[in-house]
Amino acid sequence: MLELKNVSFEVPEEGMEKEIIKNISFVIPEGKFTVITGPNGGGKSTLAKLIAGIQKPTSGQILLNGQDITGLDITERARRGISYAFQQPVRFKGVTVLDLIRLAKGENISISGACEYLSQVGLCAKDYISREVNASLSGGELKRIEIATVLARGTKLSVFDEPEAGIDLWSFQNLIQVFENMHREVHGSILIISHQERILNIADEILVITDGEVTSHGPKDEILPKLLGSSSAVNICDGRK
Ligand SMILES: Nc1ncnc2c1ncn2[C@@H]1O[C@H](COP(=O)(O)OP(=O)(O)OP(=O)(O)O)[C@@H](O)[C@H]1O
Repeated sequence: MLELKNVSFEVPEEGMEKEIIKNISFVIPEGKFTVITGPNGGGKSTLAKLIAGIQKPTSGQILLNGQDITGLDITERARRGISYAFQQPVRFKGVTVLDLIRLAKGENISISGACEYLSQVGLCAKDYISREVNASLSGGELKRIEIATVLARGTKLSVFDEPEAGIDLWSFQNLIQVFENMHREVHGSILIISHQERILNIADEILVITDGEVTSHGPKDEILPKLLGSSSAVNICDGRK
């Protein structure tokens, strides 16, 4: 279980402090699939970075299974069981896809074992397993390789920042299946930042962040109809409907 208690995050801007995350509190229950959504610039990626330990909150506490992890960095949080997939994945020159999956898994798994994770994300394993994780990979390929490494880790909490970004229409359904399988087979919590209705649709819970604050949080069946209703209201205002 992940718990955020009165978490705020400020950055300096023009000699003042700009508050990006404003006194946020919520709980992500064990084993639940939660999607964080909301308008652009609302603070979703910042929140994901605070959870992963890439950024430190200005105030407040982050607890993982009751233990305070606020002061821990990304490596220490990874050891405690948090995985994080970047919105724009990092490239690792000189490291092969096989090396990366073995590092993620934490053991020297066989090539066929590593290939299994690549197949799950829709990549033809034999074409990718020996390739370097460098600039020769496309954005979408890199994104899928990163998702494969998170699958290989199989941790208590997996955080994905807009996993659909750069994934083509034909592979999108495969991505949905990846998350559904992960939810069924990995008994940890999944936290996904997404704007995609099809990802929102497979969530247990939806959390909406607007202008640095939680504006809604609850079961998908309660929140999604409201979100879809409000988006059609915007379209009517815009005269597009
Ligand atoms: N280090 C920083 N310095 C100044 N402003 C920042 C910094 N990091 C984030 N911001 C600002 O904070 C706000 C929230 O950014 P964030 O990337 O978390 O939004 P988001 O909800 O993930 O947006 P999107 O849906 O467009 O990806 C934005 O206005 C952004 O410009």
